[in-house]
Amino acid sequence: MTALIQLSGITKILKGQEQPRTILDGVSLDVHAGESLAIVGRSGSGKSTLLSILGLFDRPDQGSYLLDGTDISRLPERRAAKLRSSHYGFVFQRFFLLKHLTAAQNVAMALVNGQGWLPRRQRRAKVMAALEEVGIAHLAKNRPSRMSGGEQQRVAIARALVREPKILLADEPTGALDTETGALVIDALQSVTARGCSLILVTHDRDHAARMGRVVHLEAGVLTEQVAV
Ligand SMILES: Nc1ncnc2c1ncn2[C@@H]1O[C@H](COP(=O)(O)OP(=O)(O)OP(=O)(O)O)[C@@H](O)[C@H]1O
Repeated sequence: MTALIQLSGITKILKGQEQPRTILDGVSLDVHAGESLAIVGRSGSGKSTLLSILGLFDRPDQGSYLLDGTDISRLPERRAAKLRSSHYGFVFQRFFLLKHLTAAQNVAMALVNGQGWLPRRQRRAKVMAALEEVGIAHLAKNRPSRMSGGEQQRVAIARALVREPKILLADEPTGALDTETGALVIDALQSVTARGCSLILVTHDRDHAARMGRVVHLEAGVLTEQVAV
């Protein structure tokens, strides 16, 4: 089966300095639909840069990026933005929730911004299904200030899921949480693979990484290892 994502020879060079610096050096990686993958590596090894390229926030200088067999490595920004909103979900270390809105309203914002107009009842059903999926439907009417960090991060995951992405990219989503709360957030992230969504997690936490189907290591921009766990 063709992989959903096929990166081949991805190279990113940082210019504008005296010496151009290679941040990603010929990274090749396949990710299948419904697969979970952790990217680990030291600080500065290029993890976030790779995630930015995967999420179409940045473009490689060399190499190709195929999505479902189509080369998207050099898409103009307008088309990249469209694809980002239809195919990708993002979760970051910070939750970026709007404080004056409830959990349900925060999740609904992603629908208002991304999918045009949806009848109210349909919108509500999608929002509740997403909150349910991450185990916090009972907090739908709560504002972020009344929630723990782990609950807020799960609202952020529900907000990413409500558009039914094919790929969920998570950059240190447990970085601001204690171990126990972080494990709950990893559970919520893992659950997306059951519906065929691929999960790509950047983490410093070896235990969280080991819970993914596959772990890849970046070292100074080179993908050094792929270990089945
Ligand atoms: N816009 C930029 N300007 C200068 N240096 C940059 C820029 N973007 C990335 N870098 C450098 O590229 C290297 C890789 O950065 P990147 O953020 O991808 O690493 P990382 O593995 O995600 O690190 P961390 O774990 O600390 O988040 C680092 O040395 C970083 O300082």
